[in-house]
Amino acid sequence: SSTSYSYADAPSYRFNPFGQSPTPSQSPQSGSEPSNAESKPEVEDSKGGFDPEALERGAKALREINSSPYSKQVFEVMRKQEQGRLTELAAEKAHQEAIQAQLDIEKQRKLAEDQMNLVQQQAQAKAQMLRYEDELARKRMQTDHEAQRQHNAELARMQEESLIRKEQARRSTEEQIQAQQRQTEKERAEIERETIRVKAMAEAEGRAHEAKLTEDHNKRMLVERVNGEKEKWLAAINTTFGHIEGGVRMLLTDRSKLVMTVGGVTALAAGVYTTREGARVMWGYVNRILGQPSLIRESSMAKFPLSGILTRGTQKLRNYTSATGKSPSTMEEKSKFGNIILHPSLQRRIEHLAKATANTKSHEAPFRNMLFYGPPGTGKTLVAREIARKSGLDYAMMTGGDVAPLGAQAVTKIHEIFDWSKKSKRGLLLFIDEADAFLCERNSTHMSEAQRSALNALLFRTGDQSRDVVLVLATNRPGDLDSAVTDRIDDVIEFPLPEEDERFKLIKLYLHKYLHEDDDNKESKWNSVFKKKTKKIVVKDLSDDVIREAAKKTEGFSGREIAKLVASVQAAVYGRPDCDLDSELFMEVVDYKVGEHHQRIQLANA
Ligand SMILES: Nc1ncnc2c1ncn2[C@@H]1O[C@H](COP(=O)(O)OP(=O)(O)OP(=O)(O)O)[C@@H](O)[C@H]1O
Repeated sequence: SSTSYSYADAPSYRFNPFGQSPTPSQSPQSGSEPSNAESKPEVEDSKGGFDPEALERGAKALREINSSPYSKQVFEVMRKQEQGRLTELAAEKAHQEAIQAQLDIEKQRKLAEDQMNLVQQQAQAKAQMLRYEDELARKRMQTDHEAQRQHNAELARMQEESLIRKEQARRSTEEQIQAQQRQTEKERAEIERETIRVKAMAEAEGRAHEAKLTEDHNKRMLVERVNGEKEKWLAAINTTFGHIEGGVRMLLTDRSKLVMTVGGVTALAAGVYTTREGARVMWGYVNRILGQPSLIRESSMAKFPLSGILTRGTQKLRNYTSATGKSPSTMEEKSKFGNIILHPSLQRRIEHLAKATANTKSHEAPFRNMLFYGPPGTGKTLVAREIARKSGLDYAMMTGGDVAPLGAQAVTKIHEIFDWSKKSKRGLLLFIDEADAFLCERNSTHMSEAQRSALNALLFRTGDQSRDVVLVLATNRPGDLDSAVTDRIDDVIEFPLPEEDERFKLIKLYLHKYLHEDDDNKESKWNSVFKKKTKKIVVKDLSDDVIREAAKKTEGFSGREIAKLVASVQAAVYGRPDCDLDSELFMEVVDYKVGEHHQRIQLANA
């Protein structure tokens, strides 16, 4: 069975589709042939790569196989071997592919990681960039903010400087205006004085001329009359002288009669002269002791004691009748500053001051001096009078403008006022209107020596707190007052221009006063004296709305201007034949007055 061919012995040939030399699988049982065949190819390779022996052996083996009864099995084995090898190759390939896929995945993962790293780095770089930009923006903003702040501070500083400059310019302009006004007033006063002097001279000349003419005429008449009567008189004189001659002769002859006649005539002349001069001196003395100082323009105190008793009696009687005869509402109104319209807060303050002044007197404490200031016509004088009335004090009013013309006498007159004030048992409210006219700064160049002395006299008399005199000063220019004067003031009260509500009340008050009260008074007077009926003013459709509109339009009007406006309304009504007042006429007058008011302001500002 050396010819039998087992699968293990069969030479293993691998299928080689590319024509490469087959590599027979070596087995330890394959004998020496394969080993020879193995060593030979190396020789053959060195000869040119072709080994014909192997081919021969292969052919021989094929022949043997073909001739073998197991050829089929051999081929089957070979096919299976080939299939196994192919499967191995496929497995190998799949393995390689799996490895490749693994490598690919690894590569992809690495790539993704790299990308992720890159993205992270980019994000970090971006974040860093953003942070940097943010930092830069913040720094820029801080710089801008600082610059803006400096700019604002610079602006504020410039505005402040500009305001200061403006204020200085305003002050200097005001001072110039005031100086000009003073100059103008002085010039006007001089012109007025000159005009009065010229007028007086002209009048005197006229009067002299007239007197001369009259005198000439009279002279002529007299001469004629004298000539006419001369004869008559001559005759009478002759007769009289005849009698006198007789009498004188009798006197001269009788000595005692002569002495008596001369003595009687002398005594008569001396009596007449003494009586006249004595009466003059006495009157001056009485007036000085008892009378009212000449600087006082208005006072509740009577000029002489007797008339004071009479006035007080009449006043008491009037109060009694008013208290018993009048309705409670009228009395209530009186106690509430009925005819003075003020802002409620100001009214409360005034009432409080009046009460405090009254209580001060009853407790015999020193009085408090007051300063009222505000635009003209806002009720300062009215309120001062009302405070005196309410507090139960006497009241005296003087005006600062009266002091300067007194010259050197001013000091005496000021002292006279304070001496006279002591006569009041109730205490005196001394109201000095236009106080700035004589109580202005002492170092003012426009102040005369006499005025300065008068101011010093007043300061001397008001140096201590007084139990007799309440000093109430009113001025439109409180800034002009001397600091020593303002130092003596305890309460400073501003009287502003009335607001819309107050204007409304003022218009109503004066409408009532001028259109109704006046009418009633006139009616009764006419009726009682002439028994004649006058036409009454009839008010038609003058509603509160119309009055309110007028109050709105009269912004900037003082109380005095409103009073005058209503007086103009009254005049306009009297200009009508029917004496009817309707809203149309009323608004017409209001518009006209408002225009006039604005014109006046423009003129004052020009
Ligand atoms: N508050 C007011 N209520 C009622 N009437 C007023 C008021 N204010 C002014 N008047 C009217 O104006 C007139 C002038 O008022 P008053 O003399 O009190 O003003 P003033 O402030 O003293 O003015 P001036 O500063 O010019 O002396 C008064 O007679 C009155 O008719």
